[in-house]
Amino acid sequence: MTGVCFLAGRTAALIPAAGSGTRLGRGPKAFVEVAGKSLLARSVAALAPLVDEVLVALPEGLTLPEGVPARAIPGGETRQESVWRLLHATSADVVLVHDAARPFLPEGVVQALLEAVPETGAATAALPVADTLVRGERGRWADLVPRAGLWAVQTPQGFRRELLLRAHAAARAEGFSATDDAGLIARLGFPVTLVPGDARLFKVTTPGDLALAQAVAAVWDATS
Ligand SMILES: Nc1ccn([C@@H]2O[C@H](COP(=O)(O)OP(=O)(O)OP(=O)(O)O)[C@@H](O)[C@H]2O)c(=O)n1
Ligand SMILES: C[C@](O)(CO)[C@H](O)COP(=O)(O)O
Repeated sequence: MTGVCFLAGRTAALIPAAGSGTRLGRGPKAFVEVAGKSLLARSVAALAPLVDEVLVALPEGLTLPEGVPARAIPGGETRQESVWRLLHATSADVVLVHDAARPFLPEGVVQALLEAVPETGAATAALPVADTLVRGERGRWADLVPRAGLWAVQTPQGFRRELLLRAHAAARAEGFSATDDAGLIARLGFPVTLVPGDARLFKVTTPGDLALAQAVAAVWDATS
C-alpha cells in the first residue's frame, strides 16, 4: 500500500461493475468510455494507489480490459448481490465499496473515509442536498419535503469488512434489499459517518450524465 496509513490491517477496494446500464443504453456501463478511458478503468485508477488490492465484479462472461490493475469475479443479479460476492473474495480488514459508474474520485474523499472507518466501522461520502425537494403525484406538486438535514449519498463507502458482512447476511436472511451498503449498516442500528463527498463524484446513469462526464474529463485529465 503506497497511500494512506491510518489503519492497521489490509484494505481492499470493491468495485461493483456488473450492471447492464439500462438507463444509459450503451451496453454494460462499466465498459463505456469517456475521453478514451472506460468508467471502470477510471474508478480502478483512482483507488489502486490507495489500497492493498482492487476487486471488481463484472457481468457474467466479460473480462477485465487489459492493463486494469484489479482482480475480477462474476457479479450477481443485483448490486447488493455483486457486493456480497466481492466481500467473500477478499480477507481485507477494511473495504471501500465504490460504484464503477462514479469515475471521478478525488483522493481526499478516500483519505477522509479511511480516517473515519476506525471510529465507527462505517462511513460514506455524501453531500448536503442543495435543491428544493418535493414529492410529486401524477406530475403535480404534492408536498414540500423539508431539505434540512438531508444528504445525497455517494460512493465510496468504507467499512470494517466483518461489519458489512454481518449487515449483508442479515439483509439476505430477511429478504431485505437496499440501494447502497451503508443503508444495510444503519438498518441494524450501527452509526454511519457522513464524510464530505464531491460534486464530481456524480453517478453516470443517463445519457445526460455521460455528456457531463465528457466535459468533466477534459478538466480532470488535464489536471490529475
Ligand atoms: N447487478 C449489478 C447491478 C449494478 N452493479 C453496479 O452497481 C453500480 C451502480 O449501479 P447502476 O448505476 O444502477 O448501474 P446499472 O445497474 O448498470 O444501471 P441501470 O440500473 O440503468 O441498468 C454500477 O457500477 C453497476 O455496475 C453491479 O455490480 N451488479
Ligand atoms: C450506491 C449508490 O450509488 C449511492 O447513491 C446508489 O444507491 C446506487 O443506485 P443505483 O440505482 O443502483 O444506481
